[in-house]
Amino acid sequence: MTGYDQTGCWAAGELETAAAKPIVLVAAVALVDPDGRVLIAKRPPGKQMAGLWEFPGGKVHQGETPEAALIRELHEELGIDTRASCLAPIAFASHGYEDFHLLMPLFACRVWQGTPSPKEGQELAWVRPARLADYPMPPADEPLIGLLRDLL
Ligand SMILES: Nc1nc2c([nH]c(=O)n2[C@H]2C[C@H](O)[C@@H](COP(=O)(O)OP(=O)(O)OP(=O)(O)O)O2)c(=O)[nH]1
Repeated sequence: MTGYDQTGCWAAGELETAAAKPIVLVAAVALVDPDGRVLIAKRPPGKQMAGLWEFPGGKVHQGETPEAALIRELHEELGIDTRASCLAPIAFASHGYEDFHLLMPLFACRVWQGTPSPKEGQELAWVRPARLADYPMPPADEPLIGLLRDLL
C-alpha cells in the first residue's frame, strides 16, 4: 500500500463490480423550498422498504428520459408541475440490492408550480439537509445524505 492506511473505502472490501443483476434506473429529486428544506416521503406499507424515507421519484420507463420520468412522477405523487430546465443534476446513487442494481440520478429542483401534497397517501416531511440523517432512508441513499448537506 502506498499513500493511505487500509482504512475507509479500502477496508470496506471489494464491492460487486460484475452486473449479474438487472440495472434499474430510478430518477429522484431533492425539492428544495425557499428555507432550504428538502422534501422526503415515507414509503407506504406493503412496498419494498416500507417505512423508510426517500426522495420523490420512481422508475424511468422505456423511452423516457430521467427528467421526463421525474416530471411525470412529481405530478402523479405530489400534484406539482415542473420543467426539465428546473431540474439540476447534482449526484447519483449506485447500489446493489438483492435482486437488482439501482442506478439513481438525483436532481435538485427549486422551482415548481403547485403545493406538494401526498397524492398516494404517503407521509411527507420538509427537512433541513443537516437533519436528513435523523430519517431512516434506503441504503442506496446513505452516501447522498452527507453530499446534500454540503451541496444545498
Ligand atoms: N423514489 C426513490 N426510490 C428509491 C430511493 N432510494 C431507493 O433505494 N429507491 C428504490 C426503491 C425502489 O426499489 C425504487 C423506486 O422504484 P419505484 O418507487 O418506482 O417503485 P416501487 O418499488 O415503489 O413500486 P412499483 O412502482 O414497482 O410498484 O428505487 C429514493 O430515494 N427515491
